[in-house]
Amino acid sequence: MRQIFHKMHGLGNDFVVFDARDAAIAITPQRARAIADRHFGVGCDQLILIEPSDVAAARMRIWNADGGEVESCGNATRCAAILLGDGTTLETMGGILDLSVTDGGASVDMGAPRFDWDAVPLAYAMDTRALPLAWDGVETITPPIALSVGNPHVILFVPDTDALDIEALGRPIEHDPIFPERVNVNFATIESRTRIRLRVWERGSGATLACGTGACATAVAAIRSGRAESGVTVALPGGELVIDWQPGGTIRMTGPATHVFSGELDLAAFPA
Ligand SMILES: N[C@@H](CCC[C@H](N)C(=O)O)C(=O)O
Repeated sequence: MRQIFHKMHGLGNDFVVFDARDAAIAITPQRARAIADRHFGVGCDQLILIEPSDVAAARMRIWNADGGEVESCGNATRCAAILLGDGTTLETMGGILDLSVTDGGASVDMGAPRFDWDAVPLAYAMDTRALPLAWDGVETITPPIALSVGNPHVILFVPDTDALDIEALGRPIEHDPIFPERVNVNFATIESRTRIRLRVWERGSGATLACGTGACATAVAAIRSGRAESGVTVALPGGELVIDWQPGGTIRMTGPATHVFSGELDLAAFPA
């Protein structure tokens, strides 16, 4: 059962992308995990399946490297834009997104952020603008902030994100029972009103070179709390994204997307 796939990335956050618009492709959590394995599979942070949709030009499904299916992926959305073409829409579990192709990448309307505790979700009611929580080893300049951009995020504004060992800090926060669906953990440093440095520990994939939804969530948290303004550049280890958001509106994310190569794999070699 030979199957064509595309290896793509957004700022080094890498994907194995299957286009199943013409013929169905069976992806299970076990199969996604096996293909994502960097030693025994193809290797990627997320596996992406593009399928037909009744409500948009296509539907995108996303599996993390651990095999968990999730709602949203900003970097993969830009990759889908360059595959599908300019001016299309994409159905995701996180909402229906508008895609535009730009020179070298894409600009995407990622929808409106949600701030209610049960939309993140958190385990019980609390003010998501200032969580009464702290984790060992992370000194923050403000209380942690939680929000959903289709998927769950916590944002920790820290004095210097590059000084942190996020490999050690990320996992316990991701798995804290306060986040019943686990969480993507953003370690952010505000450099100016228009520039934020960010490193992300992703739920189900660990530390990645970039997280598009993390950049959106962090920019929204910074703008909403008066620390940054719309049009903010978010600098991640893999490169930069520009995030536009006005309170009450939807989030626009603009940045690169790259098709690296197309290949063929034997799907039957991976557990169904
Ligand atoms: N890399 C992504 C986010 C992928 C999903 C995330 N790990 C989750 O579990 O919600 C991005 O670019 O947004």
